[in-house]
Amino acid sequence: MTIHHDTRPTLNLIRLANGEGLDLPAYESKGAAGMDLRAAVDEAAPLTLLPGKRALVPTGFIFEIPEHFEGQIRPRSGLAFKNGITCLNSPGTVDSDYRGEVKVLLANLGEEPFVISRGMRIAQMVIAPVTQARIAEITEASETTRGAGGFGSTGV
Ligand SMILES: O=c1ccn([C@H]2C[C@H](O)[C@@H](COP(=O)(O)OP(=O)(O)OP(=O)(O)O)O2)c(=O)[nH]1
Ligand SMILES: [Mg+2]
Repeated sequence: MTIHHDTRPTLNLIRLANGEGLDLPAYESKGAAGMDLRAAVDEAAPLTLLPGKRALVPTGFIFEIPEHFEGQIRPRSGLAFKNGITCLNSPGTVDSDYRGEVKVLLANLGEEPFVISRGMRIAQMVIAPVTQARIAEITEASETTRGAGGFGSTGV
């Protein structure tokens, strides 16, 4: 008999008043990298995002991202392709010590107004490991073959 231990980190969610009745963020397929986030806008007042505009859309939850991880908020490709909807600060960063409501900064790069209704899956969040570096100031950079070459220095 094989015993499979669940080694996944736990993501604790705290539902806020505006998240009442919303489905939990969820992975929509077995191997999905991101869990879809839903819009916690007022049922009676959908949000219309005009072309060229941006809006901070609430998710209705506080996420306790486990220590040594981050939440990366990314656009959904379907909304981006069909409607020009993206996350302006993509990938958005949710820190493990953040205890406010997670919000999604959507921008409409399309040509039509886009209506965001309550419960709509507006973006996805990937939980990713984070390494914090020790920061040390030094006076000279070590030598390498590349040196200061960058920004296309190796050709296209
Ligand atoms: O798309 C996002 C990006 C950020 N945040 C929250 C969680 C994150 O931990 C906090 C701060 O984000 P960030 O560090 O990107 O913003 P900042 O402009 O540097 O603000 P701060 O000075 O608060 O760090 O805001 C979101 O809810 N959604
Ligand atoms: Mg910051």
